[in-house]
Amino acid sequence: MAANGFKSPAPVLPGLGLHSFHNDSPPFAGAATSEQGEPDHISLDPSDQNRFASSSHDDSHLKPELHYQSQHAHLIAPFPNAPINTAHSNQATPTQAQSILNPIPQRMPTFSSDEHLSSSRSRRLVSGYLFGNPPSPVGTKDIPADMAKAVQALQAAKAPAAAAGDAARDSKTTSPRPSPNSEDEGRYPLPTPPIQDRDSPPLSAPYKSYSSPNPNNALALEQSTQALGAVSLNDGPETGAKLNDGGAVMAGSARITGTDTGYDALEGRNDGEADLDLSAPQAEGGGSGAYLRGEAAYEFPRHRLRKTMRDESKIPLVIVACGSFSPPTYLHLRMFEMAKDEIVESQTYEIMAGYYSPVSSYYKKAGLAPANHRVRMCELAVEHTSTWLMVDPWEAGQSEYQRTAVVLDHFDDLLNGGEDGEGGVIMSDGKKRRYKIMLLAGGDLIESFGEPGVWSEPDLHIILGRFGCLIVERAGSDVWAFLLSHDILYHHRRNVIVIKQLIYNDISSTKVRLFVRRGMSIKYLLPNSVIQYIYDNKLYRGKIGAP
Ligand SMILES: Nc1ncnc2c1ncn2[C@@H]1O[C@H](COP(=O)(O)OP(=O)(O)OP(=O)(O)O)[C@@H](O)[C@H]1O
Ligand SMILES: O=C(O)c1ccc[n+]([C@@H]2O[C@H](COP(=O)([O-])O)[C@@H](O)[C@H]2O)c1
Repeated sequence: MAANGFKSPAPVLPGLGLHSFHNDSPPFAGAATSEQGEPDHISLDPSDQNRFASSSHDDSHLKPELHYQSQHAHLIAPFPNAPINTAHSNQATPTQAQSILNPIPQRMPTFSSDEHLSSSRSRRLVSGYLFGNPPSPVGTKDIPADMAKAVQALQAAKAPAAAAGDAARDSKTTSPRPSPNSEDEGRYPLPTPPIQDRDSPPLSAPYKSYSSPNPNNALALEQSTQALGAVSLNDGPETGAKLNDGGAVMAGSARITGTDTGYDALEGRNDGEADLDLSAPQAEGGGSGAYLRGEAAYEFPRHRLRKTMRDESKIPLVIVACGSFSPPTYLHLRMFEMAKDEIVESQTYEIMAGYYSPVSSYYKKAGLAPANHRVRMCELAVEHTSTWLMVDPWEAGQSEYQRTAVVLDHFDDLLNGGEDGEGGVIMSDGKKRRYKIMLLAGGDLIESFGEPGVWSEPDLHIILGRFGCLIVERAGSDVWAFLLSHDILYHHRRNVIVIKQLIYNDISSTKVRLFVRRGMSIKYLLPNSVIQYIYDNKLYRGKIGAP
């Protein structure tokens, strides 16, 4: 078995060399395939971790007798002390390793190799934006009949208001989308009718009162939203309770409801969501709330995971963002969209899904709301606004802190594992191909790689070598300089993609928490559904640093 446990060592891509220093391309652009792979025999085993405690990055310290082993995450003995988050301080508790109780040999399905794919693709991954990038690769071709009906009802309900409005605007908003042809297929969402007046009339008005002077239309609208599992604005306290359920009723949960906090137009907490996407597939079953309360078994969210590829010449990619998300903001949502643009432009990968993995409550960080709230807020943020993002509650539900390398390994098990896992992507010839998994992180998180005692070196080799990293530039951190200076990052530079923020967004969860505490508006910094949840659950009101 190869050093990474599953597959042959990551390939050297012909001709890549230091190409990215040429021309005007910033360094480290490249297909995300590690040039050298991780050093041989890296392991999550605690004894191995100790071996790598050395702060030297010299590869000669990476002893060949150590083995990286895939593991069932649930078989990992939790390590005794949760690390203190030291990303922002130097008082680190060294990351501790976990025991591998059972390596899982030979349980992985056979995958066809992705290696040859990389070499034939554009490697201009950095600053390679085409303005007016193609829409989401997630197709909307197969809209269920009830959903299509609901969209029609929504349009019908809005028609009178639209008719009374600006005719020019109407004609613009109803103009047909480019009709799909064979070439466009998959590039343009198909028959999702445009939702008129998405952002107007003012969101602060109760929906019924402006959207439909005709009560029949209002009724149709209510029925349609209920058919979708969404709940109308005026549903009252019962649905408010659902919203606060911590995810127990994920599929039928309300985004925006009347709640016991009442409606306050000035604060605008009950406003609608501007970016409502009626075609977003919803999870079925109990949702994460029951799991996090210990009342239901863990279920890996798969409702937006693509199982087959549109273009099998690409590499199937799943993007995972680990972090606090206390609370999730529009920046955290934008990170995924920025990554998507970069990936689409690169033409190397096909995005199969994106996941948030909120850290558990054992991560000792100031201002960390309890895990169930952070998971639920992430769910609310994506539930009706995204067709490809999901929230995995596994990490949040663990009884001990889980290192990021372990979390990524968990995703690998569930996506590529052969037992409870998906077993990879099913190709048209019946073969399976591994999902590539990459960590999505901001520049600040990556810079914490260099802080002594925060990350273990073997883990960094696993994260950067076996998986890979999408790094979103962050104002105030010089990602390029850091990539040059950090030995392990440099070693795996072919597996690192840096994403330039073309519109700088520096929304900070810390500041959002402070705004809440000071009674200031947080509107337009995070989705309304999340704002509502924060107020309903009285989060971030305690003393500074408290949840
Ligand atoms: N402004 C930003 N630009 C780029 N990446 C960011 C930005 N803010 C957060 N991130 C990234 O989002 C991920 C999750 O962030 P996380 O919630 O853990 O921290 P945070 O947003 O900095 O919150 P806090 O203010 O509570 O420290 C991390 O990878 C982080 O680097
Ligand atoms: O795996 C590690 O050793 C490790 C060390 C430091 C931080 N992390 C992860 O990085 C994320 C940090 O988030 P934050 O809010 O501290 O920026 C969070 O998901 C942590 O679990 C992980």
